Amino acid sequence: MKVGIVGWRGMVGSVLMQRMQEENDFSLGFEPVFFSTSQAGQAAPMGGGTLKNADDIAELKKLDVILTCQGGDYTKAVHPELRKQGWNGYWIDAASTLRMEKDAVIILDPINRNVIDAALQNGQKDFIGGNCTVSLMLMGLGGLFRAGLVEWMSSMTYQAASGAGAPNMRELLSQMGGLHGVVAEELKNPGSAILEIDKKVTETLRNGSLPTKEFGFPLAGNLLPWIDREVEDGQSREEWKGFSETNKILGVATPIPVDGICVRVGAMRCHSQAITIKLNKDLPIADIEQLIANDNEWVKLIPNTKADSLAGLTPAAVSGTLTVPVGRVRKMKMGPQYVQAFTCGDQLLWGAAEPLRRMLRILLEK
Ligand SMILES: NC(=O)C1=CN([C@@H]2O[C@H](COP(=O)(O)OP(=O)(O)OC[C@H]3O[C@@H](n4cnc5c(N)ncnc54)[C@H](OP(=O)(O)O)[C@@H]3O)[C@@H](O)[C@H]2O)C=CC1
Ligand SMILES: N[C@@H](CC(=O)OP(=O)(O)O)C(=O)O
Repeated sequence: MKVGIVGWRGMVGSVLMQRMQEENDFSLGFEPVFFSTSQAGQAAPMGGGTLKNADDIAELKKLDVILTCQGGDYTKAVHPELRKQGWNGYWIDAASTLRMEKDAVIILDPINRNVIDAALQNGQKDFIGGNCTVSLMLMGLGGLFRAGLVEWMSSMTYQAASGAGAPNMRELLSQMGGLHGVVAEELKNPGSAILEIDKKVTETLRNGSLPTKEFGFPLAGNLLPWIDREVEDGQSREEWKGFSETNKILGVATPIPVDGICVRVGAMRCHSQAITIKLNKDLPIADIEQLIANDNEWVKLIPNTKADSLAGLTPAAVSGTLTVPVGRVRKMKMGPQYVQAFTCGDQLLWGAAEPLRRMLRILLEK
């Protein structure tokens, strides 16, 4: 098999490459061909010859599989042209462009391997990674969906800067530095007045002096209660994906309501979510915990104690790992069928690169 890899040097692509090397995917007997939209002719990684032009349809048509993390604009430009010219290979993609297309499958194999296998049987060729927030929620709470227990779910998110892109991560850190800078002298003096410090910080958040080219607003010392563009019903597009993608991934006949508010916070690369679930029956909390904990090898149930939650259920604990902790699980005051949970996960791993890497493996092992 000839596998074209596009977008390998971007942030998601670099995580993908790192994971493929860690898991020895390159020794599975396929021929990798590396592409770039801007560096064609330069050296490819891993001694893979020279980079080919990622816009060269004739070159792309020679491939059995194209795996792309190049972004939605690339997908929009290249995928229809390839299909129009009769290319019948597998397209594996991180971008959202094709997700809701009828013939595309949203891939998250620990949760929907049955949907993926059925699509392969059916001759489908477009396999698209899901939205990071949705994928991480399902990796954590897949056990409750699999058991058919979820009547509805509300997810209130705390999404990291990385979801907006690498320049946004840099901007967040620059803003943090900027805020620190305006009060650095006062902070050296333990006797300085905290309200004076706060006043200077608030002025700085408002006076336009912090870098905001990427986010449009300060994120450091702040939060942004809107992600992506406005869609219908007062929802953001990120919130809209919660319902539409969750149900497509699960392949359920009757859609399960999923809704909530998506918020950007000053974390680097882990998205967190506070979840409210209405179960369709009253189940003891121990059974609920077992269903969550036993669903897949990456989910980790965190006991609902202060010490365990603060040690294991945070972006700082999870960043750079495939573990998806779920904690704060308890029955809510609303009634015995209402359960709360909190989950956190690395949005560049399960949220972006990992499902793509695993889909390639599924194809190679077919
Ligand atoms: N960021 C995220 O959290 C998620 C992103 N995605 C999808 O993945 C796509 C790619 O995202 P992301 O990886 O963040 O994008 P990046 O901006 O990091 O990389 C995209 C491309 O930019 C080009 N590029 C230009 N300058 C540089 C540079 N200095 N370093 C590295 N690459 C550079 C590269 O292409 P070239 O070699 O052709 O110049 C690269 O493949 C998104 O558009 C989205 O569709 C999906 C889920 C989550
Ligand atoms: N929109 C997500 C990141 C992302 O890339 O999502 P999607 O793959 O659905 O476009 C965020 O901002 O955190």
